[in-house]
Amino acid sequence: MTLIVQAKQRLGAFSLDAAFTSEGGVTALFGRSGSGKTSLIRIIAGLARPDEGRVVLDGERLTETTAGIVVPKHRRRFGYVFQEARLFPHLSVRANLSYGRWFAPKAARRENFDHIIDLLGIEPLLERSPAKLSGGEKQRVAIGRALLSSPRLLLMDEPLAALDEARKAEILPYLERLRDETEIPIVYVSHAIAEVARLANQVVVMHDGKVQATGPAVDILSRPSAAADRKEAGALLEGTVESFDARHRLSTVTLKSSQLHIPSAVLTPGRPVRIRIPSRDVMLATARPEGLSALNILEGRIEAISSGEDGTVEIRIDCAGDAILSRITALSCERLNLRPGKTVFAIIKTVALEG
Ligand SMILES: Nc1ncnc2c1ncn2[C@@H]1O[C@H](COP(=O)(O)OP(=O)(O)OP(=O)(O)O)[C@@H](O)[C@H]1O
Repeated sequence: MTLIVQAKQRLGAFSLDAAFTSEGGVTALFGRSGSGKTSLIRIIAGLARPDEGRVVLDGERLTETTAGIVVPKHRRRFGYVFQEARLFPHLSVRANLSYGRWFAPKAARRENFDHIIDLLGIEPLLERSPAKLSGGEKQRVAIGRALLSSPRLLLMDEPLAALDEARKAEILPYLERLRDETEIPIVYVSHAIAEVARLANQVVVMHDGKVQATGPAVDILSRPSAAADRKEAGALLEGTVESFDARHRLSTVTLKSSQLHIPSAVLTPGRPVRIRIPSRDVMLATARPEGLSALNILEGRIEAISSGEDGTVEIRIDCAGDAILSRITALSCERLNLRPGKTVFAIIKTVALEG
């Protein structure tokens, strides 16, 4: 699967000028509010016509302004999931799902009803009316309805934004299954770094209508500039579960070569995981500290130091192949005489397991 998107569009005082290519998996359009994510996904969907641009899926031109082509939304065979589930209130869950299926051309009805119901865990909800579902359940049904139309591409615009943390946590594993167990490419709009860190294969960072950076999630999200909010900046790393200590409910995860101990639910050894370490939760020491409660202390070499405007510096440390980011005050940086090439010990206060 290859999706090519190029779009220029003037919307009042705002101007969108963005392009990216996706080779499948989950591509996240990530950026702060007003950066142009929704405008871009509307062009991909065929809901808006760019002043200039193209949307090409596997060689098929769905939008090509120079040739006057704009295939309408209903003929693109894309699935859509929005912030609000938008279910039909007068129909049962089952009927809402069947409606999705009705849109799939017979020859393309490859999505098996039972498989999707099982994938999203919505079997117990089938006879209920949407009014009797929680926000998270509604959203799962909306995803099911989109999948049953056998879409060639699934467009999701902030699908979790209206949900509280508990409901988000309930849905995220289903979205992961969707990514891992179906072949359907997904374009996923979000401004939440934790969500993107957990789901995305590729990230397109939008800023003021333009693509600021694009590439594999692990590379892009580890850049200090990736976080819309500096407080959220951090390193995203990939590793494998080595072992699980049931007594302390602690997993040992091996990164490229370093190991981290992370509080977690039961995890099977061998399972690939993503880990996010916020840079504000990493302290630095010039000698190995003793008698600290922190479980994770990694030795590394300073690669780069970049100054912020708020009296802090962001320090990138290479810990045997794994890049960790630390944000400390400019004063501490000066006092410790930190500079590229110097050996330091990164004391990691918190580590988030992103599944
Ligand atoms: N039809 C329009 N006319 C004028 N301005 C528009 C129009 N549509 C969008 N805009 C402006 O374009 C900018 C980008 O909006 P867009 O909704 O694409 O951003 P976003 O990144 O999706 O933001 P959010 O996360 O808040 O939805 C905003 O400043 C918005 O006010």
